[in-house]
Amino acid sequence: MAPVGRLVVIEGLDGAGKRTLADGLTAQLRAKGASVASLAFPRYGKSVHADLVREALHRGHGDLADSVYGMAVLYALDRSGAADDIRALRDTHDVVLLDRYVASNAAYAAARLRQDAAGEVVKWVWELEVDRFGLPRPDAHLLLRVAPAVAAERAERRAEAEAGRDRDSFETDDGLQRRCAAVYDELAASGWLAPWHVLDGVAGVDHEALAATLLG
Ligand SMILES: Nc1ncnc2c1ncn2[C@@H]1O[C@H](COP(=O)(O)OP(=O)(O)OP(=O)(O)O)[C@@H](O)[C@H]1O
Ligand SMILES: Cc1cn([C@H]2C[C@H](O)[C@@H](COP(=O)(O)O)O2)c(=O)[nH]c1=O
Repeated sequence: MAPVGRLVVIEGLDGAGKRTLADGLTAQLRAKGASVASLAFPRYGKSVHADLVREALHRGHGDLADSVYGMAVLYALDRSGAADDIRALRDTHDVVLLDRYVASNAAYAAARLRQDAAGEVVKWVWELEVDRFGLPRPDAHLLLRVAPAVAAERAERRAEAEAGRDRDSFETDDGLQRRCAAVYDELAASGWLAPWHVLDGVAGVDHEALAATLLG
């Protein structure tokens, strides 16, 4: 069966508001009669690779968390295990919303490396996930852009509000988040992997208008 749906990826810093955007957008897309499915990566609790990521981000697991390429492979393996599900959802829904996808791996890995090694890892992530693992290319990215300090404040408030939610080592690394914001801007400007729509996450996103754009 030919694919019918659009794969729309939401990207942004930890705490930017991606989940909140996904929920609001889903409601507006459904109100317009569209069928919507969603997936979030890493698939914590649903894949052994994602659970290894979570353990590494919270406990380090020896020096695993320090290995930029090692962590990127774990994220990619988690996604690779969902490739058939993504294709099946795309064949049966108008829109599949992905809360983080391949670009997260490129952005965070690049942000963790020296600037002169960043371009190489961005290219490697594309080759690994799209060319070798065969993950479907998305139709569009939505970059929810907020200043790193705003994202950190939102993440902190959420952790306070949700008992038992510990912040992980990427989330609490201010330098990483700042570099990551810069890499995201570069990925968006270059149209990496798919077109990017840059959204102002501080001014607020008009979910209804965005839903209309995505369906149009
Ligand atoms: N536009 C907004 N204005 C103010 N607060 C917001 C906004 N959007 C989301 N928040 C709040 O910020 C916190 C983080 O939002 P959310 O969980 O959607 O972020 P996220 O990008 O999915 O985070 P993560 O990647 O860390 O899982 C939540 O408490 C949420 O209610
Ligand atoms: C999918 C993915 C995520 N990351 C990073 C981004 C976050 O800091 C953490 C965990 O993600 P969450 O949204 O807080 O649950 O992992 C990454 O580096 N590579 C990826 O592919």
